[in-house]
Amino acid sequence: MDKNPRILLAAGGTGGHVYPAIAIADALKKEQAETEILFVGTRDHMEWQAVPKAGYDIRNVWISGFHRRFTLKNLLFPVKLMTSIVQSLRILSSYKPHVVVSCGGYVAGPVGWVAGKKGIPIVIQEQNSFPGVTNRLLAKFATKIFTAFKEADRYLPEDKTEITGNPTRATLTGADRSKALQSFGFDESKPVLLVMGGSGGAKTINEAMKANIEQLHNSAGLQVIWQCGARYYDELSTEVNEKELENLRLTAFLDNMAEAYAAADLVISRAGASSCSELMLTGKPSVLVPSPNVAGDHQTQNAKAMVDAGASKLLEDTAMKETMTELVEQLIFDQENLKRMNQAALNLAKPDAAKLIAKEILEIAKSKL
Ligand SMILES: CC(=O)N[C@H]1[C@@H](OP(=O)(O)OP(=O)(O)OC[C@H]2O[C@@H](n3ccc(=O)[nH]c3=O)[C@H](O)[C@@H]2O)O[C@H](CO)[C@@H](O)[C@@H]1O
Repeated sequence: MDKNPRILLAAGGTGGHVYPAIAIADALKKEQAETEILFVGTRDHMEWQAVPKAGYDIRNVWISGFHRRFTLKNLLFPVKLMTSIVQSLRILSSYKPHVVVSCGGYVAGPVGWVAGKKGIPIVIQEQNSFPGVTNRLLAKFATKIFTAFKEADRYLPEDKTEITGNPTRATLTGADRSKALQSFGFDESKPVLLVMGGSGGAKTINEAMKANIEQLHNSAGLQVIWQCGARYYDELSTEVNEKELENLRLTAFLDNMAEAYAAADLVISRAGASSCSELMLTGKPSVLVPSPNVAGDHQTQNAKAMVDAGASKLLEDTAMKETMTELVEQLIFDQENLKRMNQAALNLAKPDAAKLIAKEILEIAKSKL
């Protein structure tokens, strides 16, 4: 008989799927240190770096998404799918997990499907108000589904679903503000604006920033952390560095999110599910710019609760370039309002989400030991 629970986590593609899975893994270890954990992801996506960095092993499955528009890449899809199913079968047969956890992303599809066919309990964690296609397909196999938004429940079997909020990494809170400012080479006298485009960066946010950065930096006197995404970094850094803005930190990706949040007085962000949950957790006043290019317009839904509660302002993608400087100046120098937004964000936070989910996963695993 097995002594230790073995949990397999499948999550891939973007930070929005991978970081909640890492948060669950950390919480599982915290609840029961001897829990064994393995991740499944794809070699060419960010999980391949992020998961080992967090201290966990990861195995590769070759899947990728099916493109809705016509492209020759789709010809490979059936081959990739079959290969992924064989790879998933091998991983599940050798690792023998007691529970498989899907945090979404294409990679969770074949792994979850094979687990379902083998009768291995499946737990789903769905981050968004409009569930992703993989989690919707896997829902019928699931023992339990954890969501963050009540709107998601409409698309999922009600009897299995529980709203816990999104699991967030415990390491994101508690960083010291002075040390954080120092780590960016900033001083205490000027406000800090953090701009994030989600784990991959956002083209229109970058374009709006390019048009507004001199005004924000020189006229408003702000210190700015601008996370632009790996695919935009080379071009932007050449263009922006020529402007010689000494209090601008342009970066492809922030490995030190805890410090970035601690340093920031105001955050401009895409409304990806984890970004929203982290803004609540850290109590950061924010301007949310939902991506217009996501399924079911789910980022606008993600943003809604925060905007309604007064934690965030909504800024439309198309209006950003013209209006952002005025809005930022209005918000960042108004201490009283920042405090109100901070409290409103904290009131929405669900800091125990990862712990609650981990406890239930371990309960399900226990019945299989
Ligand atoms: C364009 C797109 O399809 N976006 C989706 C993707 O967003 P995306 O991958 O951007 O995900 P989220 O906004 O949910 O989370 C981003 C995560 O990456 C981390 N981070 C981000 C930037 C950085 O420099 N460093 C860093 O560590 C954040 O701390 C956070 O943990 O998945 C989300 C969750 O399913 C969805 O809600 C989004 O709609």
